[in-house]
Amino acid sequence: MAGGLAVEVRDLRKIYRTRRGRQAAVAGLDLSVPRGGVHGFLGPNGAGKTTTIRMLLGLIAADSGSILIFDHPIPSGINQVISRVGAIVEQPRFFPAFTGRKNLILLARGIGAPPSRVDQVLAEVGLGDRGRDRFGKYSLGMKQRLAIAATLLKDPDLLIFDEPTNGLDPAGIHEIRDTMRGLADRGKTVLVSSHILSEVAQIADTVSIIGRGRLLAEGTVAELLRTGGSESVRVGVADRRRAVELLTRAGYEVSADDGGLLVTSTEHLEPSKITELLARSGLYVNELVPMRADLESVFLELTTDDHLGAADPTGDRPQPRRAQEGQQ
Ligand SMILES: Nc1ncnc2c1ncn2[C@@H]1O[C@H](COP(=O)(O)OP(=O)(O)OP(=O)(O)O)[C@@H](O)[C@H]1O
Repeated sequence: MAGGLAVEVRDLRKIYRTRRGRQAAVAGLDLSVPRGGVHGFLGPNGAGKTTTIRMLLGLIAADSGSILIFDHPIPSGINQVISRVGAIVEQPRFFPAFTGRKNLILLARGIGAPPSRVDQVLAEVGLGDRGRDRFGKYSLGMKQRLAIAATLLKDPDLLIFDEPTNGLDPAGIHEIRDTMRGLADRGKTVLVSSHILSEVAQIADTVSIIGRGRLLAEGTVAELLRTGGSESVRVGVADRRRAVELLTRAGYEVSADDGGLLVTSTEHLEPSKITELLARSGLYVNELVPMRADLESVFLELTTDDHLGAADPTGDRPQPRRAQEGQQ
């Protein structure tokens, strides 16, 4: 993985003025996308992902803040980087009666890409043996992979995909994930937005979670899991009433859990301390299962209204949860 950042966004802001008033779509966003690898750009609907991506691509102007792509400022330096960036923001129009290959040949001609690239990009997205089928006969997943293939014609270093798995069935989602992972493994940087964490968590090297136009957390998936949420362990014991008493007195939060007890702590939880505590009072544990925080609950915890709080009238930005040490 090459060093440095592919995309660096600082204090980016965009307000839409509508008849119903002002809507802060992006409200002081920071974003750091490392070079190489898949970066998940995650947030609930309306968090500001599409607006941010449109600003990255120079399609709309920011109100303030800075954007660097491969160290070139956007939009002023966009001509220096545009050939290194491929994006799917809206569905490209392909002709249903033409084959996937023919569609790409027409497109390559239009953008001045060498026709020899067509077969290469079809192979890169796993459509090598389906290129001669009519586009109209493709599954949704194949159509989306053809759209990805189109972005690869110019052999860009950075791919930006806005919700590429939207509307796909599980098989289609799987295909797109494989395709994105494959691109990153070949050295590309893939920035992919989604409002469904699980759709990109498995393949993302790093993620940024945003809400209401601001960065809430960033880091690797493993780091976010470690820093997010509380830790808990499922405990099975014969005398549950006594166990609840002892554990609560020791400062744990305890709740009933399907015939056992769910013991939670906001601090690091050592299962052995729980067994020891109970054994000292003659209670022997017959089941002890550490419950891993799952990313979906970390995501939900971060993006609920409670965490986001009310809009800050001072315009000051709350500090995001930084899972990656040393990142500023
Ligand atoms: N052209 C527009 N005019 C007015 N408001 C807009 C416009 N585009 C987006 N918004 C508003 O800005 C906010 C951010 O929208 P945006 O589409 O960037 O979010 P998103 O994270 O991409 O969500 P989604 O996944 O639903 O597209 C939303 O409240 C949305 O209603």
